[in-house]
Amino acid sequence: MNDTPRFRRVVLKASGEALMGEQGFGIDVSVVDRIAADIAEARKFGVEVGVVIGGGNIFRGVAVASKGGDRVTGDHMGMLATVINSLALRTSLTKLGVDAVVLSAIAMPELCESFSQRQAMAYMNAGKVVIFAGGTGNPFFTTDSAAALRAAEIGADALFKGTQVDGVYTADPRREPDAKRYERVSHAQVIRDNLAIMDTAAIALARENHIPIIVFSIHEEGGFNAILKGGGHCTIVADDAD
Ligand SMILES: Nc1ncnc2c1ncn2[C@@H]1O[C@H](COP(=O)(O)OP(=O)(O)OP(=O)(O)O)[C@@H](O)[C@H]1O
Ligand SMILES: O=c1ccn([C@@H]2O[C@H](COP(=O)(O)O)[C@@H](O)[C@H]2O)c(=O)[nH]1
Repeated sequence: MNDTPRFRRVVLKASGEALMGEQGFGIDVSVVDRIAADIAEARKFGVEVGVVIGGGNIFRGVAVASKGGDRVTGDHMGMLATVINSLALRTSLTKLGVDAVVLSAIAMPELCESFSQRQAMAYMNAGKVVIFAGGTGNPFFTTDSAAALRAAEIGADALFKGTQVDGVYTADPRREPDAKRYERVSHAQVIRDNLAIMDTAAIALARENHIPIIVFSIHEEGGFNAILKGGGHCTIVADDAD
């Protein structure tokens, strides 16, 4: 384990679906508190942290489209779901004494500040945890793409994808139990082999900006910090794995 962090500035993409815990829907506050505690520890270790949370625990636009509804409205609902999750995380971080701010891609000044790259940089440089809400602000995208976009905008050294599985596999391990996990894999191979851990737009954006993606289980307590300290259990998606 290292005394100095492996990365100086990171974006953590936290699974929205994970926030519902054992419930079928919504937010289990104990899960949000646990993720907040991991972020607090990373800050104590000296890592600057930006966060994007998904909305899968509340709403995904495709759910509307699949029932014949309007996809764009569905996506608007999904983006609002990410704002709800972001406010929940800010609450948990504040309880722990961590200075955190929510910047939304969709203006809702009564609830939180609006995103601008300049303001995000100012807050990151001041040591605040910046929670990027509202996805990209555009329909037909996902919070994975938002996370890659914000990582590029704030000059992050890595994008951490905290998800339901502990890495990138040869196939979806939740469907194919015999799938093999990669220790390292290139962005190009993830795209070429259609390894659907993230959407292609997100992988391509990270690749163009030379941002490694660290895929790990958001359910593993302390997993985020173990990786920041040089150990941990994850798959590293990086150019040098080509
Ligand atoms: N090749 C693969 N390797 C690993 N996981 C894969 C692969 N292909 C598909 N998956 C699936 O992708 C899922 C991650 O997808 P997704 O980003 O939609 O979920 P999430 O992290 O829970 O995000 P959110 O709920 O915020 O949308 C994993 O839980 C896994 O089941
Ligand atoms: O830039 C974005 C980000 C998200 N959405 C919508 O929100 C939901 C929830 O996000 P997940 O990444 O699936 O957790 C997503 O399904 C979209 O409907 C969006 O439109 N634009």
